[in-house]
Amino acid sequence: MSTTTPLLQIEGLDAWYGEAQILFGLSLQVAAGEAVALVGRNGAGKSTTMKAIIGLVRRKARRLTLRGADLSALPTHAIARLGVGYVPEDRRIFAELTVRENLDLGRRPRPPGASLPGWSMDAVFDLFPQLADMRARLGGQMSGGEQQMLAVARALVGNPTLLLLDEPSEGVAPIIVEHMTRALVRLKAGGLSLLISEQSSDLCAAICDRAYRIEQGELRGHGPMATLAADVSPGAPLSPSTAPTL
Ligand SMILES: Nc1ncnc2c1ncn2[C@@H]1O[C@H](COP(=O)(O)OP(=O)(O)OP(=O)(O)O)[C@@H](O)[C@H]1O
Repeated sequence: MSTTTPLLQIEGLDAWYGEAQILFGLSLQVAAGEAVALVGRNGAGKSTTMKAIIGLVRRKARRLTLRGADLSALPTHAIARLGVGYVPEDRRIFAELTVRENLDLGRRPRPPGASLPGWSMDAVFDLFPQLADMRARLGGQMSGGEQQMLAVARALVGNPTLLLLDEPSEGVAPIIVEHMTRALVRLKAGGLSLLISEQSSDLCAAICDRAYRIEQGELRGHGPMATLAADVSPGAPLSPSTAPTL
């Protein structure tokens, strides 16, 4: 890969649930080490974009590549093996398993050619000390915010190069949002690339360099996070600096 090739490159992405088309020609990029936000109101298509990247919905794109490798024909597990981690909106924590067992299920070898160091259990517990104190607790006995930290930790032990986070602060207590924000700042500083979907831009404003705004399955703007955060109200007109240029 040339040093100028973005880590994740998407051009002309369409996606469907059954016969219903949800995404229309979306184009976006995430560079290595960059944190990028997907903003937009409820139902805009943010979750579907993440599912399309990881191969959980039917999709078609002119280009859908990770480090130049085509993802479009690969199944989800192969995309994960190439280094894409995914934390879904509903977290999918196993209620009957302990924190430690949930983490064990997420373990995956480092992807081929990975430049980031691998994650040990100690490293994730250092990042989320709250989880270290509850490693024997059942997933079903955790609060929504604790489950969210566990979901991020479980994605990390899969050793991703790019982490997709779907609404990480939704339904989470403010104190946990603070922990999560600090953890994500550390992850970014460590070189992990992040694509974060959020309806509200508070968490993203603290972490993300750039943002894309989606409305009704279409890209309606992109630019520096500060610009989009100020312009994120639904239906707000786009300034020329935030108009799509991809
Ligand atoms: N499994 C599904 N089957 C059919 N339509 C779906 C399904 N999931 C989502 N949709 C529809 O796709 C559109 C985009 O939804 P999506 O979940 O991607 O939006 P979002 O921007 O992530 O919003 P939210 O914050 O509500 O998750 C919405 O119209 C939604 O109703």
